Amino acid sequence: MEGVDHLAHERNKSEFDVDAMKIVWAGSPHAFDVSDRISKLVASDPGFRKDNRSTLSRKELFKNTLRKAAYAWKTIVDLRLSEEEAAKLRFYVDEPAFTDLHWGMFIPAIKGQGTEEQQQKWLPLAYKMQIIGCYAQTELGHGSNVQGLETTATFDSQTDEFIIHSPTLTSSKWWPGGLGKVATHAIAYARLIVGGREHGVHGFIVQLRSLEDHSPLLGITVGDIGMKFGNGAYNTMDNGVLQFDHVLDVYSIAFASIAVMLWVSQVTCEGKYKQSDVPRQLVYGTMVYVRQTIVADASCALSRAVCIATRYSAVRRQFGSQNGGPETQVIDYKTQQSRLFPLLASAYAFRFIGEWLKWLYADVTQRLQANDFSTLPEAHACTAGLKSLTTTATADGIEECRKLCGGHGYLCSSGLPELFAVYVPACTYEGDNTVLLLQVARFLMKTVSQLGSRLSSKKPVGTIAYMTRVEHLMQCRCGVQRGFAELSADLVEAAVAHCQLIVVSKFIEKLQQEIPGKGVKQQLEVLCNIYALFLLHKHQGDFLSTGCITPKHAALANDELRSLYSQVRPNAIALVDAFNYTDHYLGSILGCYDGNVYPKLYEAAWKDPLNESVVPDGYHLYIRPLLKQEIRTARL
Ligand SMILES: CCCCCCCCCCCCCCC/C=C/C(=O)SCCNC(=O)CCNC(=O)[C@H](O)C(C)(C)COP(=O)(O)OP(=O)(O)OC[C@H]1O[C@@H](n2cnc3c(N)ncnc32)[C@H](O)[C@@H]1OP(=O)(O)O
Ligand SMILES: Cc1cc2nc3c(=O)[nH]c(=O)nc-3n(C[C@H](O)[C@H](O)[C@H](O)COP(=O)(O)OP(=O)(O)OC[C@H]3O[C@@H](n4cnc5c(N)ncnc54)[C@H](O)[C@@H]3O)c2cc1C
Repeated sequence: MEGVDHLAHERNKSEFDVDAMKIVWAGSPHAFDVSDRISKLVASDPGFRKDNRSTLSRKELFKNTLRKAAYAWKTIVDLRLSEEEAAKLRFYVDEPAFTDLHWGMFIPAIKGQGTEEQQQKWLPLAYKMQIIGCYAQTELGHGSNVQGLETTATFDSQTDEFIIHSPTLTSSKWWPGGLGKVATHAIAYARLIVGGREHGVHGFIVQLRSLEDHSPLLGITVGDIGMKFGNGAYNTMDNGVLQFDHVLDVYSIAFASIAVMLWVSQVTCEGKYKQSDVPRQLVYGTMVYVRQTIVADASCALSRAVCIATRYSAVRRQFGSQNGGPETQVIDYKTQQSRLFPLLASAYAFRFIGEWLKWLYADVTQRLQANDFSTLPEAHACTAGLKSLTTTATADGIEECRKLCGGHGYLCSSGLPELFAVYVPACTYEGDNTVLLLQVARFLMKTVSQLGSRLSSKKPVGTIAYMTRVEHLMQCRCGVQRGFAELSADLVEAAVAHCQLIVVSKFIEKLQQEIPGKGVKQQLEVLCNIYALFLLHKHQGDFLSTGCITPKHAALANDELRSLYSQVRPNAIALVDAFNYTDHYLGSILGCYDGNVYPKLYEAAWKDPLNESVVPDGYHLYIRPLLKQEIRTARL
C-alpha cells in the first residue's frame, strides 16, 4: 500500500544515529545540506524525469538529453545556484552528457594548463556556456599511448599561427565526449612541430563549430561514432570523431606565442621553442585531476547499487516458511550477506579514499604552483592505481548487485542494468585500468627499497599485514632477473595489493578522527574490518606466503567475518539510508525507500509500450498465418 513503510521494521533495528551517518557520508553538514536540498529539487521537477529513457530511440534520447542539459542550465541561472550546487544538480540529473566533459575536463584543463591570459580569455566564456568544450586526446589509432598520437600542430612563424592537421585515418580524434554533435571548441592534443623539429604532445584550444549556426568550420570534419553498449545508458553522450584538414589555430593551450607560459613551454614570436624546467608530464595534469574525481564517482555508483540490492534483499522472501509463517528474508541467508556486505563496506571505503585523494590532489597542485614537483610521481601512482582499483571493484559490484536481486534485477525498472551500462566504461576511460596499474607497478619498482622503512613505522597490525604483502609480492618479482614486460602480469598484482593497502590504511585513519553520532564510529569500524578481512580472505594465499599470518589466523579471520556480517545485519537498511538517495536518483523499483516493490513492479509492467495493445503489432502478419497453417506433414 502506498504511504506504508514496508521497511519500517528494518529501520527500527538500527543501532546508530542515521542522521549523523548521513553527515559522515556527505562529508560535512554543509555538504549534506547542499546534496539533500538539490537532490530533492531535481526529484520534484518533472523536467528531470528519467523513467522513460529505455523506450526512446537514440535520436529521441539524445534530443531529450539536450533538453535536460538546457533545462538544468536554466534552473542553475534562474535559481542563482553556486558552482557547488550546480555540480550537485548535474550529478542528480544523472544523465551522461556533453556537460560532463565541458565542466569535468575542458574547464579544468584550461585552469590547470592555460596561461593567465588564456584563462582570462576562455574561462568566462566557458563558465557562461557561451562556448561548449570537449577534451580531444584519444585517436582512432591511439588512446593509451598518448606519446603515439599522430595529430600535428605546426607553428607558422610567418602568421604566428598553429596549423592543426590529421595526417592519417588513425590520427582521427575518436571517443571525445560531447565532440560528436555539440562541442563548439576542443582542447585537442597534437604533436608540436616548430621550425621542422618535433616537441612531443601538447594541448591546443581549437574552435570546431560556428557560434552562429553550429556548422563545422573550414577544415573540420566532425560527427558521432555511433551506438555504444546498452540501449539508453551512455548513448545520451555524443562521443565523436574529428578530422582536421590543415586547420589554422591561434589558441594553443600550452603555447601562446605572445605570452610567457607559466607551465609547460612557450613558442616565441620568432618561432623559438623554449622548454621550461617543469616535468613534461604536466601536460597529463587533467587526467590526474579526472582520475581522482572518478574515485569519488565509484563510491556513488557502488553505493547506489548496494542501496538497491540491500533494500530488495530485506523485502524479498524465499523459502524457510515455518508452519505457514512468512518465508525467510533473503538478506538473512549467510551467502547473501557474504556477497552483499563486502560491497556495502567497499562503498564506504571508496567514499573515504575519495576524500583523501581529493586532499592529495589539492596538495600536489599547491606544491606545483610553488615549483615543488616532489610528490608528483606519488600523486600520479595513487590517482592511477586507485582509479583502476575502485572502478574495477565498482563495475563488478554493480553486476553482483544485479545478481543479488535475482530475476527482477534484470528488469530495467530495477535500475541496475542501466547503472551497469553507464558505469562500466569507467574501467577504460581516463586510462585503461591495466595500463594504469602498470604505471603503479613502475612506481613501486622505483620505490620498493623504501617499502621496508615504511614497515618499521608504528602502524596498526592490519596495515602491517597489508604492507608485508606488497613488499613480499614486489620482492618475489624484483628478485627474479627478468624484464618488467616479462613480469608485468605479476607486478600488476602487486600494484593492486598496494592500492588495497592504501584503501585499508586510509579507512583506519578515518576512524582515528572525531566522528560524532551515537554508534556511528562503531558501525564504521565494523565496515572497515569487513573490508580488510574480506580482502585478506580473498587473497589469503598472498598473506600466508608472507608468513605474516598463519592458516589458523586465516581461519579465525573467516570466523570473524561471519560475526561481523551478523553485526551489520540489523543496521544494513540504515547504513544504505545514510546515502540519502531519493527514489528519483536511484531510479529503481527494487530499491524504493518504502520497500513497496511488488505493486510497483506490476504497475510498471503495464506501462511498457508493448502493452499498449492486447494483440501485438505483427500478429496478423506473422503469427496468425502460423497458427492457421494447414498441418501438411503427418509427423507433426
Ligand atoms: C553514478 C553512476 C554513473 C557514474 C559515472 C558518471 C557517468 C557520466 C560521467 C561522464 C564523465 C566521464 C569523464 C571521463 C571521460 C573520458 C575522458 C578520457 O578518457 S580522456 C583520455 C584519457 N586517456 C588516458 O588516460 C591515456 C592513458 N595513458 C597515459 O596516461 C600515458 O600514455 C601513460 C602514463 C600510460 C604513459 O605515459 P608516457 O609519457 O608514454 O610514458 P611513461 O610511462 O614512460 O611515463 C613517463 C614518466 O611520466 C610519468 N607519468 C606518466 N603519466 C603521468 C601523469 N599523469 N602525471 C605525472 N607523471 C606521469 C611516469 O610515471 C614516468 O615517470 P618516470 O619517473 O620516468 O618513471
Ligand atoms: C565511454 C568512453 C568515453 C571516453 N571519453 C573520452 C574523452 O572524452 N576524451 C578522450 O580523449 N578519450 C575518451 N575516451 C577514450 C579513452 O580514454 C580510451 O579508450 C582509453 O584511454 C583506453 O585507450 P585505448 O582505447 O587505446 O585502449 P588500448 O590501449 O588499445 O587497450 C586495449 C587493450 O590493450 C591493453 N594494453 C594497451 N597497452 C598496453 C601495455 N603497454 N601493456 C599491457 N597491456 C596494454 C589494454 O590493457 C587493453 O586490454 C573515452 C572512452 C570511452 C569508452
